[in-house]
Parts: sequence; C-alpha cells; structure tokens
Amino acid sequence: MTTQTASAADVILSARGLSKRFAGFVAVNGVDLDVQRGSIHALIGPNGAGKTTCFNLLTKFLQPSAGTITLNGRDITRMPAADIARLGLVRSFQISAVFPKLSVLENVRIALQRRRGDSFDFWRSQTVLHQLDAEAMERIDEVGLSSFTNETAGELSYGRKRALEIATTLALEPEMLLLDEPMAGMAQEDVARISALIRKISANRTILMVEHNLSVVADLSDRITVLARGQVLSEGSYEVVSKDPRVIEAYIGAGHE
Ligand SMILES: Nc1ncnc2c1ncn2[C@@H]1O[C@H](COP(=O)(O)OP(=O)(O)OP(=O)(O)O)[C@@H](O)[C@H]1O
Repeated sequence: MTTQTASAADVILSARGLSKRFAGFVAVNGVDLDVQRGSIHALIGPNGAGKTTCFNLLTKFLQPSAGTITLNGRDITRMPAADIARLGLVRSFQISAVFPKLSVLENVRIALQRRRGDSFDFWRSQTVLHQLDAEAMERIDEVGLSSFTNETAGELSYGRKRALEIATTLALEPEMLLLDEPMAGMAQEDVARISALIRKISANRTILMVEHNLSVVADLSDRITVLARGQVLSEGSYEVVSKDPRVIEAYIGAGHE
C-alpha cells in the first residue's frame, strides 16, 4: 500500500471546494476539509466565519452551491440527511430534540427505536418497549446519567440535558458524530463534565465539532480548522493555529480575544 492510499483510508469525511451562496452572499467559499478517522476535529473561527453553514452542509441540512462531500470515500453530496445517518454520520441536535415530558429512559428508548426504524413499536405494548431497556441503560450509563434514569428530561440541569441528548445520538450508533457548539450555554462545571464526556465517547468514534470555547477546543482537539470569511484560514494542532498571525488577526479583527 502506498502512503497516499493509507492516508486516504484514514480520512472518514472529506470536502472539496465546498461552497454555499445565499442570495449573492458567499457564506462558505471553496472549503477543503479532511477529517481523520478516530480524531476529534474542531471547526472554529470568528463570528460569521461560516462555521454553522459549513456544518449544515456537511450534515446535509443545506445543499452546497458547489463542491463535493465524501464519507468513507463515498460521494454523499446529493444524498438526503436521513440516508447519511444510516451510513453512520450523525449530527447531534440541540437540547430541543429531547422530549421534556418523558423520562431519560423513555427518551433513549425512542432514539433506539428510531435506529431500528420501528416507528410502529411506539404504539405497541410496554413489553416491546421494555425489551430495549437494557440497551438504553447502557447508553445512559455511558453518559453518566444512571442515577437520573427515571427523571423527567425537562427537569434535568442544562448540562445533563446535553448529556441526554448525546446519549440519544449514540443510540443511532454513529461512526462519526457532528456536534454543534456542545458547550453553548453551559456553566463552568458542566463544561468540564461535557468535555470529559466528549473525550470518552470519542474513544471509538470520530468527532467533528463547531465550538466557540477555545480552551475546550485546545483541550480536546487533535486537529483544528480555522475558518474566516467562508474560507480555510489555517489548519493544524491548537499549538500551530493559535500562533498563526492570520488567526490572531482574524479573531482580534472580529472583536474576539
Ligand atoms: N440563510 C442565510 N441567508 C443569508 N445569509 C446567511 C444565511 N445563513 C448564514 N448567512 C450568512 O453567512 C455568514 C456565515 O454565517 P454562519 O452562521 O455560517 O457563521 P458562523 O461562523 O457560524 O458564525 P457564528 O459564530 O456567529 O455562529 C454570515 O454572514 C451570515 O449572516
């Protein structure tokens, strides 16, 4: 095997020339991105850099104006979001995706049913639902919510809601997880808890996250892509990108510290 082949096989998600134009405004402009299998990769950049748009393109919530996206070497550019999830690329939804009136266990059970595509089970007997409990408990344990299994989701703290939301995402057995600002709105102690959780769930998965909290990015990421004005400004480890004068200038110019 040549070096080139080996490194291509290590790339799970790849974008080439990814672009998105909104009514004449180019939000993402020719982005090339390679996410290494098994890594934690962060997408950062000042406000308005195009991170969310890029994320929405990669998760197929938006259709690109130009460019291609491949997952495990397969072109997914024109594939609908639902099919992508079946291929193992799952986007974590915000807390609103958690059913607030249902318990932690019920929320994870529903996610497991979604994976199986058994929508009819939802209306069937309790017995059928309980068959999923053992697996649901494993997911709940994985995110550290075992003592909250029967708690109503809506009554959980913000950080625990996020953990539950991650558990429902894990229920879909993703090979790759895309996290949209996992630390948004978190209190400091929750940031530490969710950081540790992301590290833990990354053990046998690939993670791509958009995140504003740079100390979290520094702590977790193997590789960082910095976007500015819709383009890749810099890429590398935190060590490298944080010292890149173009990155410093872009952040200062945008009013960040
Ligand atoms: N649907 C849309 N229609 C028009 N312009 C849009 C649309 N979505 C995003 N934009 C513009 O594209 C640019 C990039 O936005 P985007 O939300 O992707 O940036 P971001 O890096 O995620 O910013 P932030 O850190 O503030 O969330 C912004 O100038 C934004 O106003």
